[in-house]
Amino acid sequence: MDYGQLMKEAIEARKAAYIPYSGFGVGAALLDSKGQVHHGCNIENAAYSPGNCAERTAMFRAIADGHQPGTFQAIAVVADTEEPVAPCGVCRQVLFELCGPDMPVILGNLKGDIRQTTVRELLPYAFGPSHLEEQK
Ligand SMILES: O=c1ccn([C@H]2C[C@H](O)[C@@H](CO)O2)c(=O)[nH]1
Ligand SMILES: [Zn+2]
Repeated sequence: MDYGQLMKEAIEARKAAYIPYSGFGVGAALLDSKGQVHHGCNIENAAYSPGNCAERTAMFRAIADGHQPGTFQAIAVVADTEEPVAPCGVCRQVLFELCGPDMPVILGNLKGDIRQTTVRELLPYAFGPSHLEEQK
């Protein structure tokens, strides 16, 4: 699947966003090793902090369905922003752990602007599982 198609999946995923507080809908589409796509949307909460971003919804959904960390091919993220939307810091940390530094991250907006980056570019000098191994 090409990244344009993956972005279309993210746009579809965004339609399910539960956003009564911010009104800011985000969609994500995570491509697994078999070419299947896992949708994520942001899901907000009246207590605010329990809310979840679209990117983590997609990753957690795929992991919960039995896909192994480090086996994903790419993720596309989209929002109705002037510039292609960028994942928050928490999602960058989870992307690093579950998708690895080299995975492509495709950022988009509803105007059709697309930017391609990687997890490493989004989170340089990342803290990760290897740092905990040093303590064993
Ligand atoms: O990359 C992003 C940035 C923000 N949000 C969500 C969190 C919150 O529900 C709303 C406003 O921050 O957008 C995402 O899902 N992904
Ligand atoms: Zn996030």
